[in-house]
Order: sequence, then structure tokens, then C-alpha cells
Amino acid sequence: MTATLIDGKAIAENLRARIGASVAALRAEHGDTPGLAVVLVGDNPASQVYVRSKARQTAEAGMRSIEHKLPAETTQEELLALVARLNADPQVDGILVQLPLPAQIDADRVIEAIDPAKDVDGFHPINAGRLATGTGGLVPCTPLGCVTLLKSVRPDLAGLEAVVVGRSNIVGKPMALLLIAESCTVTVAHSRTRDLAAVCRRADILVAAVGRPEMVKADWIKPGAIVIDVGINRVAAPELGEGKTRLVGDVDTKGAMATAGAITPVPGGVGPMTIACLLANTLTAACARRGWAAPAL
Ligand SMILES: Nc1nc(=O)c2c([nH]1)NC[C@@H]1CN(c3ccc(C(=O)N[C@@H](CCC(=O)O)C(=O)O)cc3)C=[N+]21
Ligand SMILES: [Mg+2]
Repeated sequence: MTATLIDGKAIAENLRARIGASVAALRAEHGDTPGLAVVLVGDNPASQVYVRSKARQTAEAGMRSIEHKLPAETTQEELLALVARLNADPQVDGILVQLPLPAQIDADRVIEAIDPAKDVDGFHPINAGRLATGTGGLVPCTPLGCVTLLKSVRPDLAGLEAVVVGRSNIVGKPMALLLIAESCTVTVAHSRTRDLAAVCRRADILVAAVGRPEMVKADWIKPGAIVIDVGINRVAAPELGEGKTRLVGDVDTKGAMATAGAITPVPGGVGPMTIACLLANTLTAACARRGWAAPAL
């Protein structure tokens, strides 16, 4: 058996095209277009790459992209003041403050300062609580994208045994809540889980979000399982030349291909869906804030 590769890049492109069409229709109807503000503090090279692709894809979908680049020594007060201005700006529908933030800044305080209606990352405690209680709100982009990828190979997830490896507020916890909402039986495993391999082997759906390169091995996977690899780890690749690197996930993809039913590649799996879902959340936030009918994506 060899697993189906879930083409996140293509599914993301398709979603972005549908968002673009909705944005154009809304502009024709209302004469205005959603705006996304992305705030980058400091000069982390990976963050610069991500912020650039977010801005480009926002513009390609016909939305306004507003970039704020602040120096690495920005104070907490300065960042909170910018967030307050963006909250008050009616042209800004979505606010994303790129993580990680420099050490002098308390990320939780910044997240809590964002207007929940503009919190397109879905990280504000109000949105986290809404997800936990199933009462609407903006949903974190990466887990939202993972559900779309799962449904691309298995439209009805009800009754399936799901194991989420990782318990972060950004991926693991919201992922578990979304799978509960899909009527899966959900286990959340983490670094302290005993016999992680045996727990993973129970999974019809295995979501790896731990940030450890290729930690999940072929023999941790139940035959036919759907494997979603959230990891994006840059590792040395001397085989490509001196000083070269490559991206790998949290799953040994090559090994897992022999056992899994379907698997997301890295790159080209979850990563592109994260950005597409950010654009979807920006459109959702704009419609809710402006009283526009939300398009079905
Ligand atoms: N407030 C906040 N919100 C985020 O959503 C957020 C963040 N901070 N900080 C960093 C992480 C990471 N993240 C990625 C988005 C897209 C790709 C992506 O498109 N990856 C491509 C390849 C990228 C490459 O080649 O480096 C892929 O997997 O195919 C990866 C990672 C969003 N994040
Ligand atoms: Mg990926």
C-alpha cells in the first residue's frame, strides 16, 4: 500500500480562488474590500518570509494588505498602542501579530489587546472560549486548514478515533476541539504521554504538531490512517551541499507512506492551508463587522 498524498498546495490555491471571487463580488455590491493588518516585530528571517507570503496572497485575493514592521527593540507599550490604533481603524478587518515576539514583550497581553472581532488568528481567549463552547467566533487557521485537508479525503469524520500529538494553544488544543465538533473520539498526547507509539497506533486520524523533526515513525501508524503533519522544521541537508537546509515535518513521511492511507507532505501540505484560512478568516471578520452576508466558501 502506498498512501495518497494530500495536496495542500492545490487545495489552498482552490480556496484562495474562491475567496478572491467572493471579495470581487462583495466589492461590486458594497464598493469596499476587506483589509488585513500584519504586524512584524524584529527581523526573524523565517517570520519575514511568512509575512511576505501572507501580504502577497492577501493582495492576490483582492484584499487590502497593511504591513507594520517594527524594530526588534519595540516596547510592549509601543506594540499595544499600535494594536489600539488598528482596533479603532474601520478599514482594518483583521489583525495578525506575527509570533514569536521578542522577549521583552508579553505575547498573551498583546493577543488579549486585539479586538476579538478582528482576531483572525483566533488566539484571543474570547475566540478560544467560543471554540470550546461551540458558539461561533474566529477559529485558528492551522487547525481549520487541517480539518479541510482531512475532509478532502474523508468527508464524514464522525466516529473516527483521532489522536492529536501536541497541546499548544495555537494547534493542539483547538485541533482537538474541532475534531470533537466533527464527532471524532479524541485523544490529546504530548511530551509526557506514556507509550506514545502505542497511543498513535490507535488513530484513524493522526495529527502531529510537536515541532520535532520526523519524530513520528512508520510503525506508529495504523494501516490506512489519515496522517496530518503540522510540523515545519528546517534541518541541515549536507547532501544538498555545504550549509544547505531543507524542510521536514514531524512525521517520517517516506516511512509513513507505506502504512498510512493518506498523508500531507511537508512542504506543500498544512503550511499553504494556514495562509488560505487566514484569508478566509479575514473575509469572515469583514462580513461580520460590516453586516455583509457571508459568502459560502
Ligand atoms: N500570529 C501568527 N499566526 C500564524 O499563523 C503564524 C505565526 N504567528 N507565526 C509563525 C507560524 C508559522 N506559519 C506558517 C504559515 C505558512 C507556512 C507555509 O506556507 N509553509 C510552506 C513552505 C514555507 C517555506 O518554504 O518555508 C509549506 O509548508 O509548504 C508555514 C508556516 C504561520 N504562523
Ligand atoms: Mg506543510
